[in-house]
Amino acid sequence: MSSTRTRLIAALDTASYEEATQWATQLEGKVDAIKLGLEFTYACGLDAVRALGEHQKLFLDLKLHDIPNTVASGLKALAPLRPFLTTIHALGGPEMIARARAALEESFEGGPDRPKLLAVTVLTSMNEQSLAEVGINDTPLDEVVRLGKMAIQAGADGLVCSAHELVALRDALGNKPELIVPGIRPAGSALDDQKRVMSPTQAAEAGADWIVVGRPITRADDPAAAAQAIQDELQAASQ
Ligand SMILES: O=C(O)c1cc(=O)[nH]c(=O)n1[C@@H]1O[C@H](COP(=O)(O)O)[C@@H](O)[C@H]1O
Repeated sequence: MSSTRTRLIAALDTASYEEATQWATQLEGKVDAIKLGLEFTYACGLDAVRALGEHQKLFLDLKLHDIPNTVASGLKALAPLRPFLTTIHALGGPEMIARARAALEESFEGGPDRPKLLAVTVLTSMNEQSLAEVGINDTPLDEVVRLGKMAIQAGADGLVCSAHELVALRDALGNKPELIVPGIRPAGSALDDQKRVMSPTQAAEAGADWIVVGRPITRADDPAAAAQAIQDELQAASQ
């Protein structure tokens, strides 16, 4: 059992501002934060991101991956949106991660509102076979731990990983890094394109700080009830 409660982020993946606003309203008080990603940001623009982020804690998930200077400049440009979490890809390497962290520190003048920098390790849509297809002949577990150690050492505040790697990451890195876990499927939900999945209860018991849930909430007939059911699971797992 975990001692602190795992919190719930709803991924509002849609190209429609109206739909995202409707979900955000329905989910107010039911989720601990919302996540806006590539689909919403590219389709609706940064003003729409800012507008939704005014009402709820915002995880801005744009998974930056480019040369260090471009990633650092991109993060500075995003700083006025004031997300509390934001993502880059660990595979960009230590220099990119260090420059990303420095850019955020600079934008927020070292203050407490600085967004936490999360390094995405191995996407939860990948398994050992898909890693081999991109030339990484390692298990997802070993690759996540290797990338995770490098990213935290380079300046990331936390990691995005699947629930399968949580215990190994805690062993390797202790309790300080924030571990954010997508690839969450309540019992009976469709896997969609996710490959390394676990239930909310399993992720909470393995020590996730935050879980990210999209389609199991947004495609439910009643998104608020689906979110509440997940919160009930998380609450039970923390007792
Ligand atoms: O960075 C992420 O949030 C992320 C990383 C990852 O490895 N896997 C992953 O699914 N995500 C995001 O988490 C959300 C999962 O959505 P569902 O599969 O619909 O629950 C999506 O918005 C993905 O972009």
